[in-house]
Amino acid sequence: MDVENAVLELCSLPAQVLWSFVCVYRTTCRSPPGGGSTLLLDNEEEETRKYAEPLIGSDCRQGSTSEMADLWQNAMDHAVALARRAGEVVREALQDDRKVMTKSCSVDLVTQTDQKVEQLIIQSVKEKFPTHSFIGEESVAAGEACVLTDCPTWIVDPIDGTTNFVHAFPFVAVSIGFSVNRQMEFAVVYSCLEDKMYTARRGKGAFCNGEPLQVSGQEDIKQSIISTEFGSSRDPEAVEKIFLSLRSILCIPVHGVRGAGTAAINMCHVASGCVEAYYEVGIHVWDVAAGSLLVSEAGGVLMDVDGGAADLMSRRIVAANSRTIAERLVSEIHSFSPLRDDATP
Ligand SMILES: O=P(O)(O)O[C@H]1[C@H](O)[C@@H](O)[C@H](O)[C@@H](O)[C@@H]1O
Ligand SMILES: [Mg+2]
Repeated sequence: MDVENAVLELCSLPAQVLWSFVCVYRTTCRSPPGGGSTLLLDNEEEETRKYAEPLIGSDCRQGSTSEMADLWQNAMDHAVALARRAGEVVREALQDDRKVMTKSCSVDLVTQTDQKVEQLIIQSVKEKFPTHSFIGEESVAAGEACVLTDCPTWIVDPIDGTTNFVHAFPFVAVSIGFSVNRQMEFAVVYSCLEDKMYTARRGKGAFCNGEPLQVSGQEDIKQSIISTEFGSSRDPEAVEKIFLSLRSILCIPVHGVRGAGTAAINMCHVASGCVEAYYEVGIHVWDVAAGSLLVSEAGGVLMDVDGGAADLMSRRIVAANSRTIAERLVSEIHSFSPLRDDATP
């Protein structure tokens, strides 16, 4: 049995026993086979210090059961380094012509860079964490299952904002969420063209380039900016609902409606406090997994567009600064239900 799964099953052991286990785990995972550093990306140690320090609480050396959570810090450090490397690939690709292909319809775009970045991330994670599972946008497009289990799972959108990338519209993100027991444990969203590294760790807050994030305190929707997207469905019924919602929300009236062209960055805007809420129907789990933790760790709330509990596989999301704004928004949304990400084929 691998180390992390063993730890998950040992939750009931006394803290001192667990702490010994954590020490062994850290030693093992920090030293690649042969003692070399082949599994570390360039600058990974530096990234580790820069982004891990604000995220590790001062109680992390006490050997309590909260130490369990810090087993994932190594994975998070790797995610940050990978997102930065992926961002370099994206920026380099913007210098060349981009060959555009389509997926579900003529406006659902993909490029070789999306595929290359996803390969880069998944291969590297497999080397370093061979027992972990994956849900990746381009792997699912290639026929892999989209199933979220209790296993440690990396949920990857190699380029969130592919249409922006194709047109060099300057909001493009690499989004990496990590879940354990179907609960988001850490999140990394790298806004490549702005060079903003958003990170969140469950229970430890959300950050942008190491600075803490806090959602807006605005509780009046009439004083708010709402963000959303039109998505890539051109199904007439879906388009009709999208416009009905937009009309109702504009006419509340709100201060404005925005959309960066990427769900991940829209959610970072909510976490940062410059937008009060974001909603969308038609997104996928890889678009919102990381963003959902960033919003909740910055003090925000997540909800379904009908007001129920958020479900990352449902392809519907409201992410807001507060329950008040979320519920007000829900009362104006004309919802619909795309096929779930985990629907059986
Ligand atoms: O750029 P991708 O990863 O395909 O994700 C976007 C999606 O394609 C659009 O339809 C949505 O409106 C965006 O919110 C997603 O971020
Ligand atoms: Mg996406």
